[in-house]
Amino acid sequence: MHVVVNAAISIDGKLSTRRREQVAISGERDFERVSELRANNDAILVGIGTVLADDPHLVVEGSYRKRRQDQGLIPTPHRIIIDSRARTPTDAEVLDDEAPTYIIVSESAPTSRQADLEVEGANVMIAGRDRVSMPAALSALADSGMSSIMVEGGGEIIFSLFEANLVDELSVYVGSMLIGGRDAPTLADGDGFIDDPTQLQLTSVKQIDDGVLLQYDVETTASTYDSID
Ligand SMILES: NC(=O)c1ccc[n+]([C@@H]2O[C@H](COP(=O)([O-])OP(=O)(O)OC[C@H]3O[C@@H](n4cnc5c(N)ncnc54)[C@H](OP(=O)(O)O)[C@@H]3O)[C@@H](O)[C@H]2O)c1
Ligand SMILES: Nc1nc(=O)c(N)c(NC[C@H](O)[C@H](O)[C@H](O)COP(=O)(O)O)[nH]1
Repeated sequence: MHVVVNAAISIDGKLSTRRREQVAISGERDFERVSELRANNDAILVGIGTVLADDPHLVVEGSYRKRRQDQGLIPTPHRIIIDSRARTPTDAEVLDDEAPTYIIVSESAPTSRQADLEVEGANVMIAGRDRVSMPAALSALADSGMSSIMVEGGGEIIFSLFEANLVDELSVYVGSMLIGGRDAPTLADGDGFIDDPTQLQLTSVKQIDDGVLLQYDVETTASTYDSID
């Protein structure tokens, strides 16, 4: 499974405000690049924190749909929500019928909530006991035929994927703004690394709109990575 993480941060590393309200950090051209990246992957993945904060739609439009259909693919990629307790609202944008949606829950998710989401057309998968296990989730998605995932955040999900050594590429758009706030979400939250921070190889630096796009390959250690084909 090829995993690319893409996110936009302020110069001080924030994904949004301390109120977790969505901030448009990217400009027009960078959002266009994000659509291209979405269209080039089998699935788009976010955490429940992003769904509750932004109510994202997570689809591609127009020429990207045509191009995918010409390649024999579904018009817009699968949508994946990491949501241990099945808290996704039943009227969430990601549950519309524009694309298949997988909600990955843990064994602690109430069966009634799972059933409510299935009624809305979601494919509910269980991976993990108290919290979603990211290696098990990606393994289950690989078993259902997906081979590439674009992760759009937020900070908790991004850190867990790096912690489990599951990320291959990282692209970060740094917008020319300062958000501040010790409680504002950052690119990678979670517990953080003490020893052994993830090493990245810088592969590209370019200006887009009035910001900078940084692209990295991730140096992965063998273990977890080899087990998910
Ligand atoms: N600027 C950008 O590019 C960008 C992109 C995305 C989001 N955002 C912003 O980021 C904020 C949301 O980020 P967030 O960190 O709060 O939420 P998140 O990463 O989207 O979701 C985190 C939640 O996922 C669930 N989860 C389940 N299994 C997990 C695991 N193994 N590891 C980590 N999380 C797991 C947890 O809730 P449960 O335990 O209930 O399952 C956790 O609270 C919003 O303000 C949004 O606007 C910005
Ligand atoms: N690349 C990027 N630049 C930003 O400035 C920003 N705020 C996000 N945020 C990502 C987050 O996942 C959003 O929720 C979805 O980008 C919304 O997706 P839709 O447009 O509704 O499909 N992503």
